[in-house]
Parts: sequence; C-alpha cells; structure tokens
Amino acid sequence: MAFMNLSIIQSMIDALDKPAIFIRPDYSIQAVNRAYLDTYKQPVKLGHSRCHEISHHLAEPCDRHGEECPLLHCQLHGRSTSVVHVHHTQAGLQHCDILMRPVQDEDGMTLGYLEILNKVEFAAAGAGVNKMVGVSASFNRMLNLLNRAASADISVLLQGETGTGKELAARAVHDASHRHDKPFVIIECTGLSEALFESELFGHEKGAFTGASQAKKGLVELANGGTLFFDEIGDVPLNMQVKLLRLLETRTFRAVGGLHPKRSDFRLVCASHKNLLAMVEAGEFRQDLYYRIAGFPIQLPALRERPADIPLLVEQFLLTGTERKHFSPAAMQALCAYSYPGNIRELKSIVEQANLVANERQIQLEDLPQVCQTGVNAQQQTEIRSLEELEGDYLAQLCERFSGSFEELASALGVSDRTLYRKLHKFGLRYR
Ligand SMILES: Nc1ncnc2c1ncn2[C@@H]1O[C@H](COP(=O)(O)OP(=O)(O)OP(=O)(O)O)[C@@H](O)[C@H]1O
Repeated sequence: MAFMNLSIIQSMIDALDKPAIFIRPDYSIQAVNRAYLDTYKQPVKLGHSRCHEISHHLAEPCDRHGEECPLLHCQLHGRSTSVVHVHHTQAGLQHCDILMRPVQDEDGMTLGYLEILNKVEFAAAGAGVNKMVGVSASFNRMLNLLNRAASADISVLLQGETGTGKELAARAVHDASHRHDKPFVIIECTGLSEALFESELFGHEKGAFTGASQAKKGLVELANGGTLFFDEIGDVPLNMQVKLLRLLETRTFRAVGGLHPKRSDFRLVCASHKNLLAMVEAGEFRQDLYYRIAGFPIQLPALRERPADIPLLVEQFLLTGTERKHFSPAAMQALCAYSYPGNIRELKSIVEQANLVANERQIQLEDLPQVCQTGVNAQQQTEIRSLEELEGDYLAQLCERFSGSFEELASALGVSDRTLYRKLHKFGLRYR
C-alpha cells in the first residue's frame, strides 16, 4: 500500500475519539489511534501485531474460537458489518461492538479494513455489577441488536420466553439511548381493565369520577422525553388496542375528564412472551398495531440456547447471599444440564434457594430443588456411556430444540460450520 494512503488513514483514525485500527486481510494492524492504545494497554507493533492478539490474547483469529469474525464477513459480502465480541481491555473483560468497514482505493481495490470499537456499557462479561451478564455468541448477537436499536429512536419489540431478561433489555435500550437522563416508565399490561387502562395511561382531571379528588398525571405524560415500556403488550385486550394505536400514531392523548389533547414525546419499547404474529393471524392482536410497535423486533434467546452463560449467571446470583458460597462440581453440572422453562428468573431463584438451604460453604447436589437433580441422578444410575454417544445425543437434542440458524448453532457450540456438518453427518442427523 502506498505510504500516502496509510498516512491519510492514520490521520483519519486519529480524528476519532473511539478506539480504532486499520488492518490488512492477514489481520496485521497497520495504523492505530490513541484511544485504542489506551483501551488495550498492549504494545502494538505496526505491521506485525494482529488484532486478535491484542483484543483476545489469542494467537489465532477469533472465528477459530466460536466468535464471528467481522473481517471474514466483510471479505465475503464486500460491505461493512458490526458484531459484539468480548475483549481483554485495560479495565478487564469488556463487551465491544465492533464496526468493520472495507477501505477501497479509487479503482475499487480493497486496501484493508477500518475497525472502530464501541464499549457496550450495559453488559458485563464478569459477575459483580448490576448489568446484563453473559458471554455466549447468542447473547452477544442480542447485545449487538440492542445497541443498534438504542442509537435510533425506533420502536423496539422484545420477544422471548418468560424470564429471558426482556425488562432488563428494555432498560438497557433506554440507558444506552440519548434519552437516558429522562424517565423510563413501565406499563404492566397484564390485568389492566378498560377503566384502569385509560386513567393509568392518560391520567385524570379533578372530579373526573367518584374518588378523583385530585388531578393525576398518567404514565404517558410522565414518560415525556424518555422511554415508555409496555410489558406484556400481547395482554392488551382488542378494544383497548385501538386507543393505544391512536396514541402511538399521534403521540397525543386526552386525560379522563379532560377537554384538551396533550402531547408526549417518548421512545416506545414493548415486550411480549407471546408470539404476536400468531396472535395477529388468529385475530387476537391488531395487525396495524403490530407493525407500529415492531419497528425493530429483537428475539431474546432462551437460557437453554446459551448454556455457556450459566456458570457466569450462577456466580452473579451467588453474590446476593450474605455468605460467599460456591457450588460443588456435581451441583454445577446439574445446574448446567437443566432446561430452565422459566429461564434466567428460574436460575436465579434456584441459586438463591440452594444458597439458603446449604449448611456448608460448598453447595451440594442435594441442596438443589428436585427438578434440577432429576436429570443428573438418572444419568448417575445408568452405566457409563461413551463421550461419543453423549455427543450424538446432545446434537440430536439441539437439532430439535435450537431455534437459530445452522451457522448460529455452530457458533454457539464453538465449532466451524464444516465441523458441525461433519458431526451431524456422522450421527445421521439433519438440522432443519
Ligand atoms: N443477562 C442477565 N444477567 C443478569 N441477570 C439477568 C439477565 N437477564 C435477566 N436477568 C434477571 O432475570 C430475572 C428476569 O428478568 P426479566 O424480568 O427482565 O425477564 P422478562 O423476560 O421481562 O420476564 P417476563 O416475561 O416474565 O416479564 C430478573 O431478576 C433479571 O434481573
């Protein structure tokens, strides 16, 4: 590459306040800015150091360790990409949203790739802080979507089974948005009657109904400037959905007993554990309302799809106990093997219960609730099975249960697409 090009690129990344590097297709770093050096505190030898050595402390590119490589993606598709990785930074392990951009000369020849990094402040790769915790590939993919949604003012729809962290994700979108210093207001839609719905949302004037001795602001007005979060939006009855649609289309409303319309400026985030599109098909949810709220739909993975996060979440939930305890290897194995229909909420409650029940500092298998012990006990009573047989059974289960794409499954398992294909072939399995 011409010296001129490199010096232009160097000045370009020097002007950025985010950590940035310019790399070649062989991952070697050709230019680096001050923010990058300060973030990683690793000596970078221009032309020699590779990005994965600095950010991951790995001798090989990150896709060999179960992550998606943004450079490979750029090469394959010829356009920019963004992905969340866990990096070793000066402040410890940190989720970083990486934006990777191919840089071309005037003839369209790719000269290299510009990598700009953005810390994901609302997530943590270690226990201890009150953030969204996780390190698995499917968790990181969700963070990437939450981060993108946060930077726009688009309506976000969070869908996922109960206990997958939808409320936490809604808060994350708010905290990472430009509205973060304004209110985050939750409307719990389950069990709202029509009368309550109107007065809770829109407020009421003094004397609007018996007992309304004072005027009261509604939640929509309180959310002005901030974020309005409708939890379990699928529970809003059809007749109230029309009123909601009007509010969302005009951002205006009228308090109960009020004469004049009021306006509120809010970012909308909704959540549901129900399949809203199926409800639209069944005539139980208005289609126009669905498209109004689903500007940016995000699916939250079930805990059984991200088993790699269980030990970290367990560590996080143990911190709330009065005494520092830990799980025995057998108990941890049982925790990792259980299927968690109640997802993270269920894991949290199991850990808290076991923590209370255990008399010793080491929590034993017997201290776990029965549901959690069953799978492990059944396994222990049977004769020893070969690792190969277990691998086959595990893959067969995943083929039935995993809801992502083939590539996502390979990445969650930490193997290449080719390895997964070979293994499935070996056990006579097919993935959808
Ligand atoms: N990534 C995470 N890291 C740490 N704690 C989490 C994470 N995700 C969820 N939790 C915890 O799990 C519990 C359930 O989360 P949350 O209430 O956000 O789930 P939900 O999907 O909104 O549930 P529901 O569908 O029942 O409303 C909470 O205590 C939350 O703090």
